[in-house]
Amino acid sequence: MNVGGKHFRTIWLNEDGRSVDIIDQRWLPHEFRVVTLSTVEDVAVAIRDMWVRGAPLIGVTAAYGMAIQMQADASDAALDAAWEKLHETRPTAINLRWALDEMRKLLKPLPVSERIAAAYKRAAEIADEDVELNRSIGGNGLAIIKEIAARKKPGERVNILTHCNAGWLATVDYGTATAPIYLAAEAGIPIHVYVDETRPRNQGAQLTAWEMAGHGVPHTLIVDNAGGHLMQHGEVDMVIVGTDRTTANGDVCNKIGTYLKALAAKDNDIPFYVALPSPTIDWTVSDGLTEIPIEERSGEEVSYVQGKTETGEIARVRVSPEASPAGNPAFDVTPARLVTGLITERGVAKASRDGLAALFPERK
Ligand SMILES: CSC[C@H]1O[C@H](OP(=O)(O)O)[C@H](O)[C@@H]1O
Repeated sequence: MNVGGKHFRTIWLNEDGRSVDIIDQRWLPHEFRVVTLSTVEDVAVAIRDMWVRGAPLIGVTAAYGMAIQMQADASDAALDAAWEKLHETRPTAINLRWALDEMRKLLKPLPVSERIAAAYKRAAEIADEDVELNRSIGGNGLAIIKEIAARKKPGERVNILTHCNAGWLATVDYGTATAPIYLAAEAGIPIHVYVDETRPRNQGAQLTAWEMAGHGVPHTLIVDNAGGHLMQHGEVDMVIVGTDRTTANGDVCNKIGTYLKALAAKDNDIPFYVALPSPTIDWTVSDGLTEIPIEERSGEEVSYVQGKTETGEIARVRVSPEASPAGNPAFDVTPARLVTGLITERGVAKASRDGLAALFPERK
């Protein structure tokens, strides 16, 4: 996406043909920092500590991590060790395991001498595929926004609520939940986006709001707990979010708080859509509530907030008593019954095994 007139992806291969540069998202919206990842350890830290985050981007970054490891040591043992090191960084987004499996499936049968070139080629393909998948998701989601716009008075804005960041910063480019939003804005459809701040790491306040502002999309930042109230008062026409893992039955795992938005949307008869590329579907699990591992992150992410002081420094400040432990489940599961539709690259599926199988018959 364009940042200050220059086009950026969230990750790119360096001129040395070995290391990758990423946007270190921990410092947005206050500072735009690019860092270089040169070892598989660098990549593991960047994923675990959320320098990069977002299911598709985590997968692409891990794929490059495998390529970087092949550069250092392309043996079977090193390949397996890199798979393990990267897989243990974050447990919930299925794209991580999907990308690592893609790389190992490709590399293991190859002679060691061919693994480096093949790894970088496949990692680049996965990155490019992500962009194309998101473009398609955008087109399929745009049709939904157009339908809603057609039911409004001329010039009336379509009010969309989104949670967390499923934007271009969560992918290589375009985003998933934001792809239809960007296409609608480019098509001149009057839209407005309510951006959930998304505690505790504020991906909405710090990333989605930055994306919307950067692309001139009218938006309003709101606290996580305001969404239900706005829905009750007719202020929201649709909800669209991303996902870190969606089951074969259509259960959706996404950032903590998504389930509560889905409940409020159901109670107010507001369509609740989930945008996802097919690598985010875990065909091996059916029941999201019992089968998807929910990442528990440090309580310090709840007890502290990071921001920019009035004198321009970026600082972390404690918001709760030292004596108060904090729990921090990073995701929750929205049952398929609360999901209006799954916006994939192949079209919009009903949130069910049959619905997904209709779009992905090869998975029946
Ligand atoms: C397009 S996937 C985005 C997805 O990932 C985010 O989680 P995190 O920021 O912890 O990686 C959030 O669940 C988003 O919906």
